Amino acid sequence: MQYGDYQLEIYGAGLKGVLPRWPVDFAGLESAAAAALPDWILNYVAGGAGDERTQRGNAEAFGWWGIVPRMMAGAYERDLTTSICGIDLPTPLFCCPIGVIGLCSQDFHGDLAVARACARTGVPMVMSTLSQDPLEDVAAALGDTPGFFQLYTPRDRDVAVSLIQRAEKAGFRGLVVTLDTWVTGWRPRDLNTANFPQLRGHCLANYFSDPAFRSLLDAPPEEDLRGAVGMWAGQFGNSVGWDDLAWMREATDMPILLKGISHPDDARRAIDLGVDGLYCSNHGGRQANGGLPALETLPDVVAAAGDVPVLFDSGVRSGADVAKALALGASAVGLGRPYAYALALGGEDGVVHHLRSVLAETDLIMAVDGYPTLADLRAEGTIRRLPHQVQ
Ligand SMILES: Cc1cc2nc3c(=O)[nH]c(=O)nc-3n(C[C@H](O)[C@H](O)[C@H](O)COP(=O)(O)O)c2cc1C
Ligand SMILES: O=C(O)C(=O)c1ccccc1
Repeated sequence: MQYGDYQLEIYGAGLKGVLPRWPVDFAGLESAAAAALPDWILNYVAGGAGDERTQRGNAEAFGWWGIVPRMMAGAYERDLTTSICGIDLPTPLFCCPIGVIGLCSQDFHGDLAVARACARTGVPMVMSTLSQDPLEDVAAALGDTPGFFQLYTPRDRDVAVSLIQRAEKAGFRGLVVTLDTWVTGWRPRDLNTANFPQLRGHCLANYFSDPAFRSLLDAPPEEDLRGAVGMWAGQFGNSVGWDDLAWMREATDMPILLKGISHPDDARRAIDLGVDGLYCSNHGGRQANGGLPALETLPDVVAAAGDVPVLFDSGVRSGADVAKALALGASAVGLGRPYAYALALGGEDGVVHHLRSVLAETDLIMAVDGYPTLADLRAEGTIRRLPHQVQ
């Protein structure tokens, strides 16, 4: 698939006087979405930890690297397909788990809109535990496009196993266990407005539809929302340890990936314990301010991972960023806030437009820079660190 053809489609429509309905660049999407979203959702999505230095650093770090162009390299046709943990991925781009994505569409069913957009583009989706619609409905909307279920591991083991097994039964192909968010980071935008959407009962559909979770409640959520939210809050703050990997492995045949791995020693330990994939991320700078930009941690994690796949996110804003993360050894690269903004602006069609835009730019960079396949792009010597940052 030559994703770059989206460019021709846009110019072709221009000849008939039709302009793209939404911006193709991140800055345009971000400013338009800021005007479109209600403040309480915008603050939550756009905000990060502390003064957001780490969040900004995530994006800026892409300016510290440059891809080395190659000419006459047979890149007339490109192949962006890849495979991780035995799962064929149509694209190396995926949608990161976003717990409040449901709220970013006007009808509050954003999880389904994103799943449909992923189904239309072949972009894999990592669905959050925190969704407006139950995971079974999201899996159905994804169709044959690969989906991964991101687990926030509840304290109660039966609830955790129930969520995992529901995800497997529904057709999700892999389990992504997030490690960096068993406690919420210090987020001034949310604190100053005393707003946390889940505590208002949003995005808890997977819990409220879960028989094991419901069995913990004195009254069903439909009768006692406050009680059910309180139970959710009590279940949420569970810090997963290395020992937990054994029962997770017992609970499912899905490959297990760990999200939040940033240190090579953690990468090695995870692999020694039989984890199938790593996911290098600092949660978009939402959890701990003052940390390294995530891209800075990627090369060491990739080196420690050997043949084990490494997913990456945090700060990816364009196809050029996707190409750089791949060149630094990522197996697949996740979009976060940008697709939330596209959803806020244009619903399912807005997300399709955004995913096609990022894929087109990635594809065109592979064309111009002479890397016909992801293996070519991920080879040694395709990217260099710059002596100074390019703004
Ligand atoms: C509003 C919002 C909600 C998020 N919710 C989750 C979540 O439920 N589970 C998870 O593992 N990561 C969650 N993340 C983190 C993303 O998966 C990803 O790591 C991050 O968005 C990447 O940074 P970026 O958006 O700046 O590119 C969330 C991110 C945002 C912006
Ligand atoms: O907002 C987040 O980034 C997130 O993933 C989350 C979800 C629930 C509680 C705390 C953080």
